[in-house]
Amino acid sequence: MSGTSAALTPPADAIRPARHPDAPAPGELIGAHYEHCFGCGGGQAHGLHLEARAGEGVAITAEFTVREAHQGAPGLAHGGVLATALDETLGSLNWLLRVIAVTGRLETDFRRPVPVGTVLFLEAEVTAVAGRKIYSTATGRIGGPEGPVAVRAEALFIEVKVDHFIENGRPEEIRAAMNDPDQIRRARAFEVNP
Ligand SMILES: CCCCCCCC(=O)SCCNC(=O)CCNC(=O)[C@H](O)C(C)(C)COP(=O)(O)OP(=O)(O)OC[C@H]1O[C@@H](n2cnc3c(N)ncnc32)[C@H](O)[C@@H]1OP(=O)(O)O
Repeated sequence: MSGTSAALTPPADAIRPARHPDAPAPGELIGAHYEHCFGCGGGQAHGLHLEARAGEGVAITAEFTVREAHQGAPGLAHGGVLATALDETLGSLNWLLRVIAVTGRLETDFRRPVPVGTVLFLEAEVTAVAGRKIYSTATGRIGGPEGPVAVRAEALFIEVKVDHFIENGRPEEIRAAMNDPDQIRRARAFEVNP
């Protein structure tokens, strides 16, 4: 049994999402947007190290392997970690729209337990856009990309300006990211279109 709240139903004037002409090609690895991101960064020892690839249209696929550090109950993935994997995959859709957006609302269904060692095969797509509001959906399957759905989510992302990060992030990390001599990494840390 699952249901979606009214807040995640696009308004009547919502439009179909458009893939940006400079979006990564289908099959292309998106790569971490920030080394210290808990979802995708290589610099987080216990992070998810989620790897996302551009799909067709405004869709993404991703894989996440559940490790011991991700347990909730013995031998099973923590639900919050699974929600993080969904959130990160949904966030990667930003690269196909080429807009900066943050999660406003994330509704999650947990359908099957996910044991440690499992590879979660994720898919996400943008379903509608209404002004700054981006509506999207994601599933996570186990046993293979066509396996049974273990988790799913509906989300609303809100487009923001880069100032959202600069004004709200802790100054130490903002400074470090802005002073990164690698221009691409510097831009990606704030999810700007490099
Ligand atoms: C590769 C990328 C990976 C990314 C990692 C995964 C993504 C993340 O985890 S991002 C981190 C988690 N998210 C956050 O920290 C966001 C915190 N929230 C905020 O900063 C603000 O609430 C923010 C920016 C979302 C919206 O604030 P603001 O810019 O003032 O806009 P606001 O006017 O409140 O809302 C804009 C519209 O969205 C709607 N809205 C905002 N939040 C919600 C919500 N939770 N539910 C429903 N609707 C919402 C508003 O009702 C409004 O709608 P309308 O235009 O029809 O009136």
